[in-house]
Amino acid sequence: MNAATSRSSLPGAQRVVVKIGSSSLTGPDGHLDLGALRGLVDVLAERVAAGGQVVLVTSGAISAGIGPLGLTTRPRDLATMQAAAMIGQSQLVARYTEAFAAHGLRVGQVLLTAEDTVRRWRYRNAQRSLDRLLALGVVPVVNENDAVTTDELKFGDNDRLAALVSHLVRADALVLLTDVDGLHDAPPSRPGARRIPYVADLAEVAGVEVTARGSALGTGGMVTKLESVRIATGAGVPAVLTSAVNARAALAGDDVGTFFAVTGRRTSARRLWIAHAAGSRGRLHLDAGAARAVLGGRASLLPAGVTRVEGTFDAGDPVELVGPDGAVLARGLVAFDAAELPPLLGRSTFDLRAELGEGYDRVVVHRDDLVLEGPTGAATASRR
Ligand SMILES: Nc1ncnc2c1ncn2[C@@H]1O[C@H](COP(=O)(O)OP(=O)(O)O)[C@@H](O)[C@H]1O
Ligand SMILES: N[C@@H](CCC(=O)OP(=O)(O)O)C(=O)O
Repeated sequence: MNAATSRSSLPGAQRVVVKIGSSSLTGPDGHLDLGALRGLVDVLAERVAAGGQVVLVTSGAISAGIGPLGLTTRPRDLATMQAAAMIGQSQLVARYTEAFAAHGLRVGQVLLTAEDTVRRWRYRNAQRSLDRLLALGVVPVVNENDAVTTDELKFGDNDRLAALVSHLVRADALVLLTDVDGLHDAPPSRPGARRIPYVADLAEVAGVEVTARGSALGTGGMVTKLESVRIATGAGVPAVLTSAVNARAALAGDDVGTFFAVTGRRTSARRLWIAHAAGSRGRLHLDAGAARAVLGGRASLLPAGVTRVEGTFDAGDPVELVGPDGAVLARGLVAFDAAELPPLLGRSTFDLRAELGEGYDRVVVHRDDLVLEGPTGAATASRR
């Protein structure tokens, strides 16, 4: 086994992304569980002291706002969720700052939105600032910017965000910490459910029953964790899924939780993020010729091959490319606003340039901004 296919890669992994879920950080009273938070920080600080770099992706903003707001359950409406997140996020970062300071370490808060991941300059910017933080010896503490995100354009779950961040920072491993010790062969509440220690390829566990509803505080249950694992391992980052109390053992490469071996090689960040980062803002319907050209993998999409446009999007937004039979063929970043496109459809770039001038002869989706839909719906399946 090479390093990325066995747990032996973990003790020496130089740069590790560790994600902790709300269920592991929040007590039954809806307040932060400081013991759990400090326990995790102790483990991460040890790693940094040993020369490693750690990026912490932490959930818990919304759940940590429940108690202070006088609520008893996780809010469901967007405005209250945002309010809870605003209260909870500042508490979270204050507590992490204190806990890491006890080890002589500084933290930097990084709040990302899905928009940061689909706009070229924004994700390059995120990459640069995270690299710089790490180079300065600071521990980035990452969460989704729940205070400003809306339902339409939201990661929604930090499992997927953590996988994208692990690719963004070129991590050597991703550790997902939750309230169960790994993937089980049935939901762990079921008597007799057993831990699966090693997964060489997610296809092996395709038949395992997993639920999307997790704990009362978490989001997405095991389903989003496996999506996260699919993104990470498919892009060359091995992953471990275990309970928060096993964080130290997991990083040491001990036999806890589930280890997921890499299945693919690192792809360009841009393509991975187009495929997985955000929901689409609209759809472009293609004629048969354009569908064939796009599926061939080397062509950009020209106005001549687009028959219809759905949705309201701006240039740079992610859209789905749909074939004549209605199947989604690819996702891509569109180069025009939705309102600009109708008069251009079906027209050759030569005509468009002659009639409308330079600027209107550009491609609708450049091939570098285009990711084909995988056989299992890989480009879009990660939306809940
Ligand atoms: N096959 C399975 N193996 C392990 N856990 C599972 C499985 N199916 C569902 N789960 C549930 O997933 C939950 C973890 O998800 P979640 O509550 O979203 O956690 P977090 O807050 O850590 O993100 C566990 O509490 C467990 O009940
Ligand atoms: N950004 C949200 C996290 C949502 C989420 O994914 O929660 P979890 O399933 O506990 O990882 C928060 O901080 O509350």
